[in-house]
Amino acid sequence: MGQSLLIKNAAQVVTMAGHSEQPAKRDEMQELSIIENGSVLMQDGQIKAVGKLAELEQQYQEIIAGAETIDATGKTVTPGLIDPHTHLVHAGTRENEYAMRLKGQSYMEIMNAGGGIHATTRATREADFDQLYDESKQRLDTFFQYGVTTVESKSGYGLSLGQELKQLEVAVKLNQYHAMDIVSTFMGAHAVPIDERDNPEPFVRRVIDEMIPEVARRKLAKFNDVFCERGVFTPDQSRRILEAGREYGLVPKIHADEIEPYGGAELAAEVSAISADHLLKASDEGIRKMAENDVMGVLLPGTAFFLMAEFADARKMIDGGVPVALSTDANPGSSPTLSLQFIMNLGCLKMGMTPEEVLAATTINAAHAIDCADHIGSLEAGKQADIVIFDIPNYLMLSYQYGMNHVDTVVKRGEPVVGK
Ligand SMILES: N=CN[C@@H](CCC(=O)O)C(=O)O
Ligand SMILES: [Zn+2]
Repeated sequence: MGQSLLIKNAAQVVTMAGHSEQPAKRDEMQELSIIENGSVLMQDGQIKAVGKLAELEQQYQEIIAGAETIDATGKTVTPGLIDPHTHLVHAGTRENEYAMRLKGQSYMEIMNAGGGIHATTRATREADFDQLYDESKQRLDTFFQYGVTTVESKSGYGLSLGQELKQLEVAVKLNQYHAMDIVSTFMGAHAVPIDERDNPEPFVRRVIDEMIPEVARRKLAKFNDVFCERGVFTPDQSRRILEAGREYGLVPKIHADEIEPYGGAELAAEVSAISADHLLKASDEGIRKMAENDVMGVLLPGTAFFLMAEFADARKMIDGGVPVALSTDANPGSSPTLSLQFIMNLGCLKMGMTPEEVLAATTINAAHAIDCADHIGSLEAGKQADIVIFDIPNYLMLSYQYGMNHVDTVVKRGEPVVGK
């Protein structure tokens, strides 16, 4: 018999069961399927059963007899949190730009003057593989400490074939050697290189003709993302890049309507993107089209908070039938945080989401946003045993006591990686 682990007698086990086929929408986002005084049995890295201890003992007596046990009395158990939008692999920080923004300069002004994404591109190009690996590994360790067990990771600070491949290969190696699961996105179209800004077409062609085919040939990414924004990539360029990726099997994602309304949400629907992310300025028409075409809205309230911008209208999206997920957008410019718990709090207080909705948005819907809901995102028999024990008596405390880390223990594939 393989290795087994029992988490027993948690005050609440938030299972999120029942939404693995389709993302939770509208009122479904309120359904947490909680088991009070519940237990979770795991074997060989997978969930064997979830329920009351007495029931599990009856059915799985032998496995439980040989299992390691964690007593979760008074604590709350949830699926491992999932962060579906990060710029994990990059070098350096940009606290100087933060200070400039506090004095009144805007994010786009700084970028247009050669800072912003260009600054991190310079730093990332200069960093060798090992430096990038070490910096990103530390971020993964912190994500674990905060209860995240899977992250999506974008390239996009290379902006040339070789440099984009370097970033993606760092993510591959981290996925291999770090216990965290990493799902990779190619984002060569994160910015037009600074010296080509006046004539972006040759760069767009290189993304389409050189980078996408090579990334796909080496199987380095599952998704293809574009920063569709005035002054970055137009909707037409974005469409061509996303359609080209689709031909090579890369599923479209879009940084949409972050700074200005620019047709990004509409484009996401038209190219059947799996998600449109940001959406601070998404139009009503765009939101309607996303709902019609089942495009996930990945909302990044940390970015609105940090850029001192208006928050995305999560209420309008959820009430309009758009499935919503939440993410940190972890990056050095617009959202330098690794705390998805803080993002949950912002979701409630700044975007009008309920504590139930923010949990759905960071577990099962986040899993759907990266096409992984068949094996993560909920506590159901057969799924991967990625689990967090929070040191709180009920799930409401998660988004109520803000700016804190409530993690007690993190279990990844059936093994504790944080805590006892
Ligand atoms: N908006 C574009 N990309 C990132 C920010 C990248 C950066 O500023 O380094 C985002 O999602 O916010
Ligand atoms: Zn982003």
